[in-house]
Amino acid sequence: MTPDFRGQITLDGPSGTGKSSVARAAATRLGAAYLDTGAMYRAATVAVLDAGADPEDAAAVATVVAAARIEVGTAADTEVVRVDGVDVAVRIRGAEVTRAVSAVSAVPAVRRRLVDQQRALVAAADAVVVEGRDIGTVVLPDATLKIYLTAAPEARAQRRAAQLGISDPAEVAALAVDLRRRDQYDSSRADSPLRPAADAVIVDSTELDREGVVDRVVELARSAVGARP
Ligand SMILES: Nc1ncnc2c1ncn2[C@@H]1O[C@H](COP(=O)(O)OP(=O)(O)OP(=O)(O)O)[C@@H](O)[C@H]1O
Ligand SMILES: Nc1ccn([C@H]2C[C@H](O)[C@@H](COP(=O)(O)O)O2)c(=O)n1
Repeated sequence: MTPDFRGQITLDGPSGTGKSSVARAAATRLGAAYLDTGAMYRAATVAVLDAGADPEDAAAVATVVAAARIEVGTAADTEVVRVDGVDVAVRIRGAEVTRAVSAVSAVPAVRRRLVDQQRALVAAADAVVVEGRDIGTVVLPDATLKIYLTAAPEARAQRRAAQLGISDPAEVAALAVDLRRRDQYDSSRADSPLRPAADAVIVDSTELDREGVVDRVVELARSAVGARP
């Protein structure tokens, strides 16, 4: 398919703001490729857990990840995530991986390795939507359009609860605590912390439904291309 947008769109923001669902839908609407960099850090975490390494032991994590073969697809309509040839697309969303992924992703050697891979995947696409935490600030500082997605913490916890089919108030509260823990870890690490790029457009999705956010991203993408010199 010939994309009706050419260039790179970065979509960064805290957990549960809607990055994955919005990025995937926007990529489909624009005829662009889609890269979920969080899935790459999650795949690296699977390698660490399977090796029996401690996710908090940076040296051990770096050794395991250097030897792991991590593959992700860039088609918006299919999810491909493999570690050493094994399909881990479902496993990376589980609680064990979610608990450990922030520690693994804070290790500089892991970031260097995955950022190189992310840039190579992006270079192979005419048009791509890339989502993560440091895409606009570190991975693609010259992207065509940078978006930083936010939403109120309560809205994020409710969305995650709905996604997981959880209605018990105590469990929803526990989800909110976990989201806060991950935000805190991701935004306070020394290497490539979560923060908006200086030239990012901030989109607050608290009062918008998913389609409303996708409409906004597509509209921004079309005006970014129209505004090129
Ligand atoms: N604007 C929205 N309104 C309501 N629900 C939404 C909205 N955007 C996304 N969602 C839903 O919220 C849930 C979390 O979204 P998603 O997984 O895309 O977030 P994320 O930012 O990628 O999270 P993470 O960083 O933890 O992977 C999903 O069930 C998604 O369908
Ligand atoms: N570019 C990225 C993408 C993700 N991470 C880390 C931080 C997250 O807690 C974790 C999982 O991401 P998610 O699947 O929830 O989007 O991976 C990062 O550091 N940099």
